[in-house]
Amino acid sequence: MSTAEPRRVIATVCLSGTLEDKLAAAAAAGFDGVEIFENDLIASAAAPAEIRQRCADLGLTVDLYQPFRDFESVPPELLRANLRRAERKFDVMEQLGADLVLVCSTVSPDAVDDDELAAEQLRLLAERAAARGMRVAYEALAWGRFVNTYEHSWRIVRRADHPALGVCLDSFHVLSRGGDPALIRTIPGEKLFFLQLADAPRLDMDVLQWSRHHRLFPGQGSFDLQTFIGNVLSTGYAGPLSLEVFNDVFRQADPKPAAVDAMRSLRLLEEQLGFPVAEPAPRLSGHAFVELAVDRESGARIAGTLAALGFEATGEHGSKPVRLWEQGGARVLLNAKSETPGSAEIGALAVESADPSSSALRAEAMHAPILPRTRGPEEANLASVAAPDGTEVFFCGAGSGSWLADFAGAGAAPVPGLGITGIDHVALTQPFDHFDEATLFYRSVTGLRPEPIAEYAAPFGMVRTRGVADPTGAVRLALTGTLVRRGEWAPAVRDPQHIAFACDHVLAAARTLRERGAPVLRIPDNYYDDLDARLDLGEEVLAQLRANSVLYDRDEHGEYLHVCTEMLGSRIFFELVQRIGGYAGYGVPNAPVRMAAHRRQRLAAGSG
Ligand SMILES: O=C(O)c1ccc(O)c(O)c1
Ligand SMILES: [Mg+2]
Repeated sequence: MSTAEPRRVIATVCLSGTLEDKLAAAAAAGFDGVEIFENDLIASAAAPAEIRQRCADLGLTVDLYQPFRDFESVPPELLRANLRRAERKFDVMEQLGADLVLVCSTVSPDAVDDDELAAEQLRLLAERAAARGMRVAYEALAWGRFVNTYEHSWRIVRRADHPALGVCLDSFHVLSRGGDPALIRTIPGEKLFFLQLADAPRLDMDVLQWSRHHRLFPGQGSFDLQTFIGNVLSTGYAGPLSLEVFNDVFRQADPKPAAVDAMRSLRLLEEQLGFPVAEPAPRLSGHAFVELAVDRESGARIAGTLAALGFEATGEHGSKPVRLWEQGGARVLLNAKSETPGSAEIGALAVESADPSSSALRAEAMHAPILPRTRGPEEANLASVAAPDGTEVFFCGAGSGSWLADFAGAGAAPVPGLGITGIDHVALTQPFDHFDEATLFYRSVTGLRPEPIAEYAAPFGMVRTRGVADPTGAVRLALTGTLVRRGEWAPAVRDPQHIAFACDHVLAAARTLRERGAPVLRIPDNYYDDLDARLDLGEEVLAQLRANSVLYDRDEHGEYLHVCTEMLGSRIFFELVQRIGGYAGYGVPNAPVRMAAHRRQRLAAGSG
């Protein structure tokens, strides 16, 4: 497709803070311009001319002033007032250096259902704008009183027939109503004055509420924006790609990273549209290792549990207090760098890439924060980036040969252990503000594909889990987060992370663990009684699961057996999982039972 880079614009309504905060964040993330939302300007103490200067200093253009509401289809006395209001806004735009105003379709009770009148009045407005060197973009709000489809807004613009009047297309208003974007091709490109982009999750709710609270940046929701924009570009539209996302979370999030998240979404979208952005993400073939940051206390407990799980300590890092534990293809690094008693969390995860340096270049092109390397002179040169939750993500060569050399004594044949063959997935709890950002991060930076979201009621709140995985399932991350921001009620086990090891025979492994006195998480009888009622697994199987605290799930592909350890430090536990016949999930239906069990374990240990 086209190779000229599109202009990248963001509406100030996407970001949190004052207008000044928003402009600074947009510029820092590399945007070319902004849509200034009227309320942001009104609340600012800076005169429009000062805002214009501020934007110029930051390298931003003011591409749109918006919105001008409830203008058209009104009785004559209201028209007079509306034209007067428009002239005052044109004054503001003149000072701002903006030459395009967005007029959204009326929701006014005073308006009448009359296309002829709407066209006539919008033509008057366009004449006034043109006299001042300005233009008007008419946008059909999905909840507009009479005009709520883009086809209708285009009919009115065509009827008004003025060169200073065109259409503003907003992907949300079109796709939320299930509109057919193919008809966009019938609009001449020069009559498309502006393009606003937003994604959204599929929600069955009032479209205004959906739009004002739940819009997402492209790639974070489920709209087919690629087809939508493809239609727009095929008209010859050469204006900016502008993000307009009303979202409760982004509105209260730090605007700097939120703007970077927005930019990343645009880069991924450009790539999907065929613009040159970055090398494609190299194929990922597995988890190389997971590094846990521990202190002496949690480190001892975790090391003991790894030993009980059949892991062997196979190496010691040359220059850091890091020990390597291995079994099959599973590798865990214990880094004793924490100074908080009992603290244990995932500090880093490493994936095997077919081309680690291309992975790093792509990460950089996708605006991932590249982390400084803290290696000694002889040590492996691994590229790493920071995920939105702070986890360090490394790209290693397949086979992991290079970094293993950093560990003295590494390469010793692991003991047969418990049939653990590798890391099945890493489960990361996402801070509330970063859930959608995290999905997009892994998708754009590493090429992992988002899986459907599962939402469920858990002991400490409504929770959602979304996997991101490579097409073969060799690399899987399970991202979990809450649906509403956490309150003060904060049991110690509320944000656990875990490593799930793939195991050939979970029931046998669980039995051995019990014999070894390993800290297996006790699952209550009520769970097994319910399992029996729901799935009729047979007495023998059920008894085995129950006796060994093994959890069970099935989907249309197969079955899943999993067993968890107790919490081994502030946030960490391990899980052994067995996928039978292509089971594709993460045992999500069992998560609330597991969370309650961890809470009981913590209370019994006197640590809530
Ligand atoms: O929700 C609104 O009112 C609103 C305003 C301006 C827009 O461009 C839009 O898409 C929605
Ligand atoms: Mg809009």
